[in-house]
Amino acid sequence: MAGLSDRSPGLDPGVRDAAGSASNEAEFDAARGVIPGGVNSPVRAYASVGGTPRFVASASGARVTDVAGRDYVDLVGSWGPALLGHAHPEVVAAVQAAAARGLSFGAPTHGETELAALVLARLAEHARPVAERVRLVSTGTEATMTAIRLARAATGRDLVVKFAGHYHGHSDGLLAEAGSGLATQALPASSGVPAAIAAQTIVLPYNDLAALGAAFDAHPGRIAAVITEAAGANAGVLAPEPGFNAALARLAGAEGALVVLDEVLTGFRVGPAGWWGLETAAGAAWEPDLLTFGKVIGGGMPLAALAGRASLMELLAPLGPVYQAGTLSGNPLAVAAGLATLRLADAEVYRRIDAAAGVVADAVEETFATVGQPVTVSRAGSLFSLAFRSGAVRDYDDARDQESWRYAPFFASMLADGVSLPPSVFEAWFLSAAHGEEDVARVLDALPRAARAAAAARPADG
Ligand SMILES: Cc1ncc(COP(=O)(O)O)c(C=O)c1O
Ligand SMILES: NCC(=O)CCC(=O)O
Repeated sequence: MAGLSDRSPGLDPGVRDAAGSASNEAEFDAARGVIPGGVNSPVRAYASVGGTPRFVASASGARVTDVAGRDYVDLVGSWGPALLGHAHPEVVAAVQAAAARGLSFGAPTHGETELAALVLARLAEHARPVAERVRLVSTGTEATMTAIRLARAATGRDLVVKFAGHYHGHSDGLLAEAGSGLATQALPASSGVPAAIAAQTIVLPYNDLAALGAAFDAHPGRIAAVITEAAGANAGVLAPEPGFNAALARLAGAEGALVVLDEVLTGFRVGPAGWWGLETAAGAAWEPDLLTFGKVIGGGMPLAALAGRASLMELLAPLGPVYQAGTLSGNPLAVAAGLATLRLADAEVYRRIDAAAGVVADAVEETFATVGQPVTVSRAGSLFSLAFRSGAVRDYDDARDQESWRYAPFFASMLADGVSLPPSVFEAWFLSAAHGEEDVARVLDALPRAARAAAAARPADG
């Protein structure tokens, strides 16, 4: 804790170690004294990979620089938002200009209308006009929580179906068998959720239409919504099997339940109209009732959204009886970052990301094949992740049925060679439009040593 109290906010020189150097270890020690686990979101804590989280001093393009002055090719991308890379000059300029006009007003602004219209236009242009109204919130958690409340109000039903290994944020009803940090820490659910609330959530295996049909049979007229990640990416990447989303929508529709398509992670990342846009472009005819967005839509600032047809969305207050609110909802800086990001996210951006992701994902496969270590690289558009097992990963049971302890030495070796991977085998890797040849080359150069470290690992190492 030494050195914390004598620092002036805004001119923060960081925490120094005993030798007077800036260090991640000294920062982590200081943070753990004042913040639970030293982090403000558990996935940052390196819980399953060990070692000390890198405290970021700055980031630009494809690189992050830690407080010790080391730079890394970043494949975390702020867990998704950094579509254009970090600190894109036009996004930063838009935020600076917005900041100069005021940080928050608690009153409507023109930018909010522009962003909502842009979201609707993207869906209409690159897929179909599936939504007519958008509400802006601050986090993906709020977006999915509100979508569920809306679905319950619209249907007059209470039960919600979610899939094991899918993560929709940390609202009470959606934490059962959730992916992301709960998968990393092997938690079946969160403590502190009342049993009565947990009982309203039916958790099913992903990609299993028979299980979904059985749930509708077992609870006739009682299921308000089926919430699904557009493509699963929180237990590693779990792509929906071809036709799964369409069949899910058909089943739900026939039973009078709504489909909440969670595109918080995939939206504006795997393509200009998200995963649903990709399926639609490939000929699928199904439509979600509500869509949720986050991450890229805020361009690195706290912003998320839900969208749907007017008749549903206008059940929200002030027009309707479903309450949802937020002091910082539609914050002008976040809206400026989101607008700038989406306007810059043209076909070339997606082409670059798809290409870079393809090169890295192929290289991971080839490197492990060379080393003789069985792995599966699961892909969904430009998203991919690695699993230490052979055979496809189609649901949460498959994702957990792997030698996950091989990931820690793999991760550590990549980090030592200047590549920052997601600190959990259950997270997707994120490329950006800023990942150029040199960045990709560093990743490819680091892979063989890391793959050998993974192959040489023993269960106790992980
Ligand atoms: C699919 C999905 N939904 C919802 C969330 C929650 O978003 P947030 O962390 O902004 O609350 C996340 C990620 O965190 C996510 O990946
Ligand atoms: N894929 C999981 C996340 O993006 C979670 C980020 C966080 O909770 O900090």
